[in-house]
This record gives sequence, structure tokens and C-alpha cells, in this order.
Amino acid sequence: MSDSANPVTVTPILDRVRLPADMKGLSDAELKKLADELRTETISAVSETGGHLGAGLGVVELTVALHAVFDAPRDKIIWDVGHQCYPHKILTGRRDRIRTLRMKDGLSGFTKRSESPYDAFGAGHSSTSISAAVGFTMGRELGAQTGDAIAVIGDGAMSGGMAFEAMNHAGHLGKRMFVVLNDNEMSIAPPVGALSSYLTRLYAEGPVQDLKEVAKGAARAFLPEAFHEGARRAKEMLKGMAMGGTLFEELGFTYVGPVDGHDLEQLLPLLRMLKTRAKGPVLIHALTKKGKGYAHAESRPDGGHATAKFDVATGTQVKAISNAPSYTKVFAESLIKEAAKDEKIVAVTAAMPDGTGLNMFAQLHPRRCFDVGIAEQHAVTFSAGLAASGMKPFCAIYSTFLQRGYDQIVHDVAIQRLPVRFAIDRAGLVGADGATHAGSFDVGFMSSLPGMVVMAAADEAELVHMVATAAAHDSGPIAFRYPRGEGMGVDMPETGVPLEIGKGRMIAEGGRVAILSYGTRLAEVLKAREALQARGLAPTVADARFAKPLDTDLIDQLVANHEALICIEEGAIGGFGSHVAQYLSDQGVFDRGFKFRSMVLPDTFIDHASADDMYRTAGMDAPQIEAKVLELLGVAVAKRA
Ligand SMILES: Cc1ncc(C[n+]2csc(CCOP(=O)(O)OP(=O)(O)O)c2C)c(N)n1
Ligand SMILES: CC(=O)[C@@H](O)[C@H](O)COP(=O)(O)O
Ligand SMILES: [Mg+2]
Repeated sequence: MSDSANPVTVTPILDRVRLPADMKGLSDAELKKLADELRTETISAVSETGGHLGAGLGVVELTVALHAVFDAPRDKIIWDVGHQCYPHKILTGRRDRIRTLRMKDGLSGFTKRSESPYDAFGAGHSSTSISAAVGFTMGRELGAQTGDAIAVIGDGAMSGGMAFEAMNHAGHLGKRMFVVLNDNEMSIAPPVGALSSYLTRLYAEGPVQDLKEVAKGAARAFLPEAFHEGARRAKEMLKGMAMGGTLFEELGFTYVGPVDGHDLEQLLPLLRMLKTRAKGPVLIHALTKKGKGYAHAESRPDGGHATAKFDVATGTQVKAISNAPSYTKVFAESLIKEAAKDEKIVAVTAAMPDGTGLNMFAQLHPRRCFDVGIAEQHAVTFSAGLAASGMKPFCAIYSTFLQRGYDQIVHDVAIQRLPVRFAIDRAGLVGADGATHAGSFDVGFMSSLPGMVVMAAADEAELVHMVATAAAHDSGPIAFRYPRGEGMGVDMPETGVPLEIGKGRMIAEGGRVAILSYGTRLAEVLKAREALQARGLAPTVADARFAKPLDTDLIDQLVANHEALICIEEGAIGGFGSHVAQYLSDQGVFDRGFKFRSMVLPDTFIDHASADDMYRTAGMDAPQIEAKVLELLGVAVAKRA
């Protein structure tokens, strides 16, 4: 018995749970307490690391329920996008490292197979979880020693076409698997609308069949007027289901819900029952709230989707101050100026209005801005259709997410030579989001396409001119890339002036070596030049501006006047430097022993860290650029510490 002199200390349940197996003996009441402790720990951890907060808070109860009822890692719990996986990581042996989230050598901010056997499938890009779950399911059917596959997918991710491809296939196969639709009425963009929850209480106690019958015969459920087309389509489909609907059932799923995704008294019996009784594919529609349980997240329009480090008590974020505008802001403001001059300019985003800056454009031109949902393939071909109709579409998609729409770029844009303008944000290494979000390949995959004009801004002033160049370019597709984060603080032009297509620019004359930079590595190149200048070895520096068409006059000039040429770009092999090498080899330049180096990202996926750290790892910071020049000059280079 406790007394005031000897208060009984109650050990938090979370301290007794290192792995899901430790949850099996807990009572439902203890599981509820565990969920509360897990939420507190998630908030505390993210306050120290920054990262994705709202999504994880929205699935605390779901995470506890899934790990209490199913048997990971034999059962495969697959988190779509993976940004909501922090509670999952805490419960699967990584609580001790959760405060290294998204830091160099720390935990990934997404699920990652190499990090834990409990991370059944890697993520970062949206809408992949159901496909992976079907894969695991059929592996099991063919003898793999795995149990159930449970895909946890958000309502935003459900607007991705892959999700429907996967459900179509799953229903056809008819094998037992689970999809938990985590419906918090949010993508990243705030939606408009309200969701009835009266169905939730009605269904909670009934067995699945009754749930289904009630779903069939029950009255209607409001579903949110989603902010974007894709989610609206997914919501319409759900509405059909709640009305005793057809689409999920036509796809071969048993639809269960909506259930309260925060109520363990509903979730636990429901999941236990489904685990016991489900025969084929089952979709559980769970209603949750993004940012649940933390007022400073819940109250934000985006539900606290992403955050810097913050003070838990006040929710105040600790943000780095920069006097230079972000590239995203410069793009958006430049596009707004161009759109004011030309009403044919329209803008397209795939569920990233804030991330691309098109939220600013939409405020001024709501009818000329389209958010298609997490549907990059559709975004590209939709843009192609707009271009074919005579509009001037700016399709603004992060480099990494544009990978999702590559066949559409080739087949629907390039072959038809339609004047779609691709604004490729987050080009190059992006830092804490790591390898899944790196914009490493767009130079390669865009510049290999006939007729595609491919540009990279060296700084924010150049970006202004490239937006103007793209606006003026109507004879075919054109792309321009720029990195995540703030600009260099250079003087900004009043207005953008279209660049001459295929023309680069000299930056500084120098000695025996020339460096032809493409994109924002130019800043590091100039730092290296400064260090070399002190030794009387300053190289010539030029900014290529275009990877396609190449400025062959500039390249010829650099080759003629130097004994060596270095190309550098924030991208993988196969991009700008490869095109220059191809040109030089075709011209026979190498036949006479001319020295050439192309500095590109190494042939590996670089783990998350700060972008600067990642470029250091990639061998592309100023000291390593300096070393490359010295190597070509035959000057002994002191090994880096
Ligand atoms: C292919 C792709 N496009 C865009 C994104 C950017 N993105 C990350 S999370 C997110 C919204 C996801 O919404 P939802 O699935 O509902 O999850 P929630 O954050 O609401 O839990 C988006 C658009 C992505 N990760 N992958
Ligand atoms: C989870 C996800 O894919 C997005 O939230 C992404 O992390 C956004 O990246 P930025 O922070 O560069 O906008
Ligand atoms: Mg959502």
C-alpha cells in the first residue's frame, strides 16, 4: 500500500513494451494506457527531431491495435507513405533511437526494411502499400513463411492510381488480406468538408456481417468534399460503399466501417474478429484525426503534417532564419507574374500545393490552378491535355515524385512535342527525407528525351529567368529544376527575361582547368575557386544553364582554351556530364588526350542527413571540387581528415 511517505511509483506500460510480443499479455485497459503513453512519447521525440507529426498522432490507436492483434514481423504491417510510422517504430524496438529520427546515421523518417524486420516494406512515396500487401499475400499463398498482410493507407494516398490497381488485383485474387483505410480527411493540403461519425457508433458493436448489413441498409454518410479531385473520387467511392455501396465490393473486398480509428474499444474486438473470420480481402474504413491528441497539431490547417523542432508546451517551432527567399517561393512568385501577363498559363500540382508554392498561385488564380491529388501520372497527362487544348500548363512536381509520371512524360508529352512546362522542385539531395525523396534522376530522364529542353537554375535569380523562358517556350516541352530550401541571397531581377535556349554563361576566367557547372553546385564551385585562387590555381568557371540542348559553342571554347574540363551537377550519372562526355567523344576530343571529369552523385542511395552532409558524402562539396582540380593539375592533394 502506498502512503504519503512512500508513494508507489507506477512504471509506464511503455517502459515494459520493447517489441509487439510484449503487448500480448496486456489487458485492453492497459493497451489504452499504452496508447496514451505512446502519443506522449511521439510528441516528445518529434519536438526534439522535427519531422512528420500529424500523421503519426493520427494512427497511435491503430498502431497499438494492429500490433496487439496481429503478429509482426510474421504478419506484415505495411504503412503507406510511411511518414506516420514513428509510433510503430517506438513499439518495434527503436524507442531508444527515436530521437535520432531523420538525422545522419539515425533512424529513417519512413519505414525501411534494412532498419528493422518490423518494417515489412519501405515507403516514402505514396500509394504503394496495397500492392506490396498483395505481393506478400501471394508469396504466402505460394509457400512463403509469412502471415497476414495489412496495408495501412491514408485517404490521400488512396487517391493514387496504384491503390486502385492493387485493389483491383487483390479482389481478383480473392486471397485473405487487410487494407486499413486511415481516413482523416487530410492529404497534406487541408480539405473542405465534414464527416458524419454517427455510423461509427452504430457499427462498433455489431459483428462484421451486421456491420455490412447496416452499411448496406444504413442511411447516408457525409464524406468530405475533398480539396482535390483525386480524393474527391476516392470519397465518392467510399460514399457509395457506406450506402451499401458497390465499388469496394465489386473489387472483391469486404467493406467494414466506418469505425472510430481512435477508439480501442471498437478497434480491438473488430480486428480480433476479422483476424479470426476474414476469408478474402477486407477493407476497414477507420476515421481518424490528423494530429490527434496534440492541440498544437490538431489546430493547424494541415493537422501538423510536418514540423521543425518545437516546444511541446507552446507548439512554437524552432526554424532556421534565412534572409534569402526559398526557391519554391521564387518559383511561385515568378509564375504569378507570368500568369498576370498571359491568361493561358495554368498550374498543376499533385497534392502538393504548399510544397510547390502553387497555393500562392491558387489564391490569385483559383480557376487556373489544379490539384489532382496524389496522382502524378494523371497530373502529367492532364497537363498534356491542357497543352493540346492551347493552354500553357506549368506542371509543378518534386523531382522524386515526377518519377511516378515518366511514361506519361515520354508517351503523352515528348512524343507529341506538347509544350508542357515542368517545374521540378526538390532537385538534387533533399536532406532529412533521405534517399526516397532525393531528386537525383530528373536530369537524366528528362535530357534523354528528344525535343525536351532541360534547364537548371544556378541560383534564385536564374530561376526567375527560367520561369520566363518556360513561359515563352511554346514549341515543345521544357523543364527547369531547382533545389529544396533557400536561395543564395543574390540580387533579384525585377522581372524574368527569357534566356536564349541552349546558351550558358561564363562566370569567371581562370587558368588551365575549366569547370562547367550545371545547377546550384555553382556556389560550391565558386568556393573551391576562391581557395584555389589563393594558390594561383583558379580555374575558369562557367554555368551551363542547359543540359539540353547543350551549349556546344561554350564547350568548344572551354576545351580550346584549357587542358582539362570538369562538369558538375546535382544528379546521378546519365545526366548533364554524360551528355557533355558524349559530345566530346563524338568530336574526337578524347583522341588527343584532353582531360575530362564529370562530378555526379555516386552510384548508391545516400541515407538521410543534412543536404550539406549528403553532398559531402557524395564528394561534391567545395574541398572535394578543389581536390578534383588539383588532381587534374597533377598537384599532390592532402588526404582529408
Ligand atoms: C507519389 C507521392 N506523391 C506525393 C507525396 C507527398 N505526400 C506525402 S504524405 C502526402 C499526403 C498523404 O495523405 P494521406 O495518405 O491521407 O496520409 P495522412 O498524412 O493524412 O495520414 C503526400 C501528398 C508522396 N509521399 N508520394
Ligand atoms: C511525406 C512526404 O512525402 C512529404 O511530406 C515530403 O516529406 C515533403 O517534403 P518537403 O518537406 O521537401 O516539402
Ligand atoms: Mg489523410
